[in-house]
Amino acid sequence: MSTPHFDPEINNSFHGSSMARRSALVVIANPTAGGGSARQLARALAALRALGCAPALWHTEGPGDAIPLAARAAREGAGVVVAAGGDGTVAEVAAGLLDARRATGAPGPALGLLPSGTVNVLARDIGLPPRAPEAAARVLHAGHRRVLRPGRLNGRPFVAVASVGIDSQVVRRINGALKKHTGVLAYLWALVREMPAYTFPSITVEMEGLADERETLVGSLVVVARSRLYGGPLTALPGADVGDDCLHVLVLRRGGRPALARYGLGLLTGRLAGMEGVERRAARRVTLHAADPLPLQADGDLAGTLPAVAHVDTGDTLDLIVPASPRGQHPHPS
Ligand SMILES: Nc1ncnc2c1ncn2[C@@H]1O[C@H](COP(=O)(O)OP(=O)(O)OP(=O)(O)O)[C@@H](O)[C@H]1O
Repeated sequence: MSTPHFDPEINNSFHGSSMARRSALVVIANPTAGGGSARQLARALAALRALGCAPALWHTEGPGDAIPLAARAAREGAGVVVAAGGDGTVAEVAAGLLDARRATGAPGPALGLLPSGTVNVLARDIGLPPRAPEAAARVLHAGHRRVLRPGRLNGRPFVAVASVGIDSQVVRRINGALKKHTGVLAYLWALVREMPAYTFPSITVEMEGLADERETLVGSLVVVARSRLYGGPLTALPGADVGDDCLHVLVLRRGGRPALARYGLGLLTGRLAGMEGVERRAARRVTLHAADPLPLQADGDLAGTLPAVAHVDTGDTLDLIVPASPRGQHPHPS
């Protein structure tokens, strides 16, 4: 992949000399997100400069890089750290900000988004359209904020959706080159390829509810969500909010291709959570296990295998920069 070229004044690599404290705004960009969209990023940066911002730009060089980059930006006094990429990049930047917050005890920078990933669930949830770089820059400049509470899956922060079932199997099997060129169609193709051999193994989910009540359910697909959205613009958990202090759990009890087809239709029409055979719960803590070490996905990336524990730590609170009138909470001006 060719390295994108931007104004050298702001194109600072991780190892570059420019420090975050010189800039109120540090952009951490995953150059591979959404198949690589250097032009979108260049437009966003140009729009930010036109609005009077002087963003520093740091590129990731591989998976996981955004975590130490975000922590470094926080240590160096950045006011806003912007994740330029998809949900996986946002989750890494959030993880770095939370690490810095735990280390220093200070609230640290706000989290901003320049959505350029394949799916961008969190950005869509807060009303920020993907691939609209000028609009995203204006939102960053206006600086309205609201609470984001990432969940943790086996200790690792996630910002939108974690799950186990056919969808995590699809994430495991997806062809990276095809995803780069076709985006979400690569997920559909992987689903078509996985389906004939998929056995719908049973997944056990043990939940600790908000009043410490305990419940165990078994299903073929379990979604543990921060966001109301799933797979992009589709509403799986109406009413869920990324600032909630609980996990929203969806258990699809039935297995088999006909049931999956029904659930798929329910998801497309916004009725999934109320369907027969679908259980919805709010939980503080969730334990997932199965007979086999099934793959997990979190924010569209593989996140290890079962068994797993997911929880929300109320100390994991970030300020998220949002549009002036997002859905859900009313933002407060910075
Ligand atoms: N420079 C890089 N080279 C390769 N992979 C990277 C790089 N930087 C980050 N990554 C990894 O790329 C993965 C996918 O990124 P991201 O989720 O942002 O984009 P996406 O998959 O296109 O979008 P979405 O999650 O919204 O579908 C992340 O888990 C991240 O760890």
